[in-house]
Amino acid sequence: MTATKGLEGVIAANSTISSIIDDKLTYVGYDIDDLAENASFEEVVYLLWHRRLPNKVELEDFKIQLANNAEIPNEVIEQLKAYPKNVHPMAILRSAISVLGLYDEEADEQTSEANYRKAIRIQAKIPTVVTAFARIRQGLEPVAPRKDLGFAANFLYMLKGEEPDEIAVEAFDKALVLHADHELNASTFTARVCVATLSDIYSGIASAIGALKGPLHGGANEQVMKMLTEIGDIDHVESYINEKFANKEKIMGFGHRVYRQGDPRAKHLKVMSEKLTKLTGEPKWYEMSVKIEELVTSKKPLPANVDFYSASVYHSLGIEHDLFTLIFAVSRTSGWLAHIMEQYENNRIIRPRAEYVGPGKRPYVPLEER
Ligand SMILES: CC(=O)SCCNC(=O)CCNC(=O)[C@H](O)C(C)(C)COP(=O)(O)OP(=O)(O)OC[C@H]1O[C@@H](n2cnc3c(N)ncnc32)[C@H](O)[C@@H]1OP(=O)(O)O
Ligand SMILES: O=C([O-])CC(=O)C(=O)O
Repeated sequence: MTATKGLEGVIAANSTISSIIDDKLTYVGYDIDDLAENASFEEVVYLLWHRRLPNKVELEDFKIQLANNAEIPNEVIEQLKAYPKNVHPMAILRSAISVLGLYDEEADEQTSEANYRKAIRIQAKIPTVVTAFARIRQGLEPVAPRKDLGFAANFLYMLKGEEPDEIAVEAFDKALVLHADHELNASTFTARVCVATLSDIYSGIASAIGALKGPLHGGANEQVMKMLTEIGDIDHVESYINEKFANKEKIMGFGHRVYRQGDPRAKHLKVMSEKLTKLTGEPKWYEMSVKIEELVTSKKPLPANVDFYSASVYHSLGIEHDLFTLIFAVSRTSGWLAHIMEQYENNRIIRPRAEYVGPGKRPYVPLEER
């Protein structure tokens, strides 16, 4: 037995949800470029869960189901009010999802039908949880979800307490589409490992949030904005990046385990970043990002990944930087749920082996002789 560090190249599941082949990403056979240009987030969630696009009536019904389930129990709001305000909000989200599970009477019911109903409830409620905490920590009351707004618009409305404009909704919706699923990434794998023990969906989502939080995964988008802020000015980009390379430090938002030439989602976010940073009168975030990308790619074959341009997009939408990864979680929940349901449908516990490389066999030494 030999271990493959980081499980690189290991095929650990069969899946009919999304695929990455030759740097092309598809959701159930649909190219991400087509979906980014044409589909709404709700349509994509339906696609991931049903493996086909909805017709008009099915989509309307799906949106109604999400809207009808968006409210969160008062007990969860009270918990959010009690949590410390200065911890990372991904830790809050991880905890709040567990609390949400305590108030779901079907939490441990394992039929396909019950799992689907829970999937709807979790997907519908996660934006309400995120926006409620974002407001509570600012000393504001949470804003209740509205049934007449779509998923993306509702998120921005609940966050800011006012109806967002069309440009913001369109950009946010597209970002959600682009982040929805990504084959067997670290958080999705985590979710599958968790539920393959036949644990419940809430445990699967809480585990996945924990994995997404790390800066090598979803946490990178917040780190990208930290880097842009630290650099501060386009004239400082070159020295900053050169120093990072000299110190062999990683540059957040670059590199990917699977993509070699480029991440197909990054170009959509790049276009959005250019447009939104101009509209907000802060083109410098886009211009600095372009310069960083040119410099990094000139030094090493490290393409910008999905987290790189999403940072300046979310910043331009007026979203606090430590909420960036939570937006990723709101979207990726759809993929996690699709994978969790797929795992349950054809389950076997996931239990690989480790190659033991510790000391050889030795005699036990009594405590008084050590
Ligand atoms: C949604 C997502 O999760 S997308 C990824 C988000 N994460 C980031 O943006 C964090 C920065 N990127 C990285 O840390 C990595 O590229 C990962 C985690 C995405 C992929 O990791 P791995 O496939 O294990 O690649 P690994 O870390 O082994 O890198 C291979 C080589 O490229 C270098 N490298 C990889 N990413 C970067 C980077 N962002 N900056 C500088 N060098 C890098 C490594 O130092 C290594 O160099 P070496 O061969 O000279 O030692
Ligand atoms: O696939 C990965 O390794 C990371 C990920 O989640 C993504 O790029 O969306």
